[in-house]
Amino acid sequence: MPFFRPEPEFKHGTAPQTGVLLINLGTPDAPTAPALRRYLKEFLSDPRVVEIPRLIWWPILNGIILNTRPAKSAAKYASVWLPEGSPLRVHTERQAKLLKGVLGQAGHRLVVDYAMRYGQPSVADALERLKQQNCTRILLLPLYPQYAGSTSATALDAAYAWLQQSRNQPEIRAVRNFHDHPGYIAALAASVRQYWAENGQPGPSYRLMLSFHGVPKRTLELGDPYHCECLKTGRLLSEALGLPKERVEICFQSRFGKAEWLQPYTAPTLHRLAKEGVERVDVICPGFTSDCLETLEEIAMEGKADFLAAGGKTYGYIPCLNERPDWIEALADIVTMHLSGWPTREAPDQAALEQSALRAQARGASR
Ligand SMILES: C=CC1=C(C)c2cc3[nH]c(cc4nc(cc5[nH]c(cc1n2)c(C)c5CCC(=O)O)C(CCC(=O)O)=C4C)c(C)c3C=C
Ligand SMILES: [Fe+2]
Ligand SMILES: [Fe+2]
Repeated sequence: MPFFRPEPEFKHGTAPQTGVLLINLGTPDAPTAPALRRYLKEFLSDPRVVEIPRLIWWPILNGIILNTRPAKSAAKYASVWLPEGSPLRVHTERQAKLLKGVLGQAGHRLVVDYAMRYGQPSVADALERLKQQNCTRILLLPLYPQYAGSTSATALDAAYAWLQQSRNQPEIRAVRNFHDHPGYIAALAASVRQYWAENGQPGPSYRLMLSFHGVPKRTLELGDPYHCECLKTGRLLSEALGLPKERVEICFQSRFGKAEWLQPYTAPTLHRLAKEGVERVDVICPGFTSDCLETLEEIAMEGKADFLAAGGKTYGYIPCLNERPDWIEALADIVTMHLSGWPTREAPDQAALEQSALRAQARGASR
């Protein structure tokens, strides 16, 4: 028998609200080994993320990974940690605030909040807060431009798990992806042009590298659209910049484990380019909407050291979209696009009011 929580009713008689919930991956609470252990345990126990039978994966995760990785990862996190906390959480929180402002200026009265799939603030807590603010309609917006089972789907799973326990459910809509949204592509292109304006225009020996987070190759064979969506983002961005194919490298970073992941891998590609005599590489990570460990440490620091050590001359890291106003405008457009046609009830819901009155009568009668 499932357990349906007792929970407050929607407040009949006050205007129902529409909520927008931004959902990002999640991040440890502190750059320490115990915090990393908690975070990695939750993250890597998710069967959407590691698709290995539990009987095989459990001893590897608990016996090896959770004993060795937390300390190493904590040191990496410490190198990018901000005074306000983990970059991923800090940027996501700022995006939610800015988005609320932009939507408000456009005349939309929406409640905007954010949550993390792993760690805090949790998806369940955020949905509970939206419900307490009388949100009878909620738009779920995973902050991953390209859909993957291991990212967008698991973020939505967390919301649906909360709904499964909910006695009095709100209406739900979800954003599946926005890898080809014109505003998202335009913001990426503007960020590259801004980088070139500030750091020098590309010369003859130049590559723009688009580094996406990898996933196991098997997921592509099983039908996950992630790879195709990354390539489409790459094509649209190259076209927006007027860069021919030969000057763009699309690669996949952050491989985890021994299985084959999507290729080409970022680190060996940087090495190859340096050996081939390419003098300058600028790297952008279009699959990450906020800077985080994987961009700031793996790409901006490690990638740079590797490229220069292999003989490259100039290495640039182009920041993620973070709080760029053109990106927040694009997010607002994604939200309004997905709200369109959703019937609103500005006035108190008459049917709900009548139902409340009937319930009150019934309670009185049963006393
Ligand atoms: C943007 C898309 C992402 C995909 C796809 C993805 C898949 C994926 N990741 C792992 C394992 C790890 N990822 C880690 C960090 C991390 N991953 C993403 C995004 C995607 N992951 C982000 C934004 C971050 C950074 C979080 C932060 O706090 O800054 C980590 C943790 C760090 C470490 O110990 O290296 C792991 C582990 C797998 C297995 C996977 C599979 C499909
Ligand atoms: Fe990851
Ligand atoms: Fe990494």
